[in-house]
Amino acid sequence: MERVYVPATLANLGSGFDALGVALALYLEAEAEPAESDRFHYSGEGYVPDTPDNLVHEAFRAAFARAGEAAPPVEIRLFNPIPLARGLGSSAAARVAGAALADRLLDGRLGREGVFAVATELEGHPDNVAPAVFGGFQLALAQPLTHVPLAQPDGLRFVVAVPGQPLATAQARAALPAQVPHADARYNLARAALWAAALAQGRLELLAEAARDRLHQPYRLELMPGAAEALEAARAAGALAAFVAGAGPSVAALTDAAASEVVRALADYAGPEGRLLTLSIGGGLTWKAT
Ligand SMILES: Nc1ncnc2c1ncn2[C@@H]1O[C@H](COP(=O)(O)OP(=O)(O)O)[C@@H](O)[C@H]1O
Ligand SMILES: N[C@@H](CCOP(=O)(O)O)C(=O)O
Repeated sequence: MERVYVPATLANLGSGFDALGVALALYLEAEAEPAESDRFHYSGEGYVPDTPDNLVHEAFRAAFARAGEAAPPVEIRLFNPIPLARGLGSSAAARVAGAALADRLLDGRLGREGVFAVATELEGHPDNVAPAVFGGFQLALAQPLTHVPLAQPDGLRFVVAVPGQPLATAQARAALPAQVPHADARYNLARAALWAAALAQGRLELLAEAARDRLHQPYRLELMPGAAEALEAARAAGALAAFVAGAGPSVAALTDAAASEVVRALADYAGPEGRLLTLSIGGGLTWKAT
């Protein structure tokens, strides 16, 4: 039996739309063993039907196709603690898990790079997939497929306010305009680059500005009542940076040591049906044979 572990991720980091992301220490676990026909057993967050028509099996088959082989029937069991459709990269984790399970059964023939390629092609943007596969902070491009790790100062944590209601990534992408003003593109370019420079030099005081964004958050915040105020409250409470988690609806705040003020600032946004997660930065995909 092959087992893989894949982290949740926060994509964009505010300004790095479709380009920057970070892994969180919250891991999906998936295992696969040969079977007579495809089977799927889901447990964990939310509801995903136990049918082989799912993101994990789809990525499993795509990975075999990339290796030039027909996928064998397989039974996949999954425990997923990543909230679904909340902006924490559950779909990317599912796809990475499927491709990684295939890679294990192919004796590592695709490797991490192949898993990254398969999952990015299916997901459509690499900013969740790169940190899910390689861990930590990552800069990623889909064309040409590229990933570069960013520096990771010690002791950082994310406080993530996860509301009770989902927002599908497809819906949050549909809210974006086809064109943006040149001034907004300029605004984001400098700030996305600032993430890399500030992390590299440990200049954490620059991250609040680095996370500010005009390319997607202003449009998505319209779909997320209370989120703009929550981001302001987190900044006022001393967060190093605050931004929409992926495509939303969760919001994330980066902190170093004492995060209790930031947790309090985000509590209202999570609300009684949601929750607050405090997570350290995660490593990438791992696996073991059991
Ligand atoms: N482990 C999984 N197995 C099968 N489908 C999944 C799994 N995780 C997520 N999904 C599907 O992906 C959807 C969420 O993807 P998406 O809208 O991109 O949000 P996010 O990736 O931010 O959680 C879920 O509603 C579900 O349909
Ligand atoms: N860059 C993408 C990231 C989506 O992340 P998710 O975790 O919400 O799926 C986007 O902003 O659409």
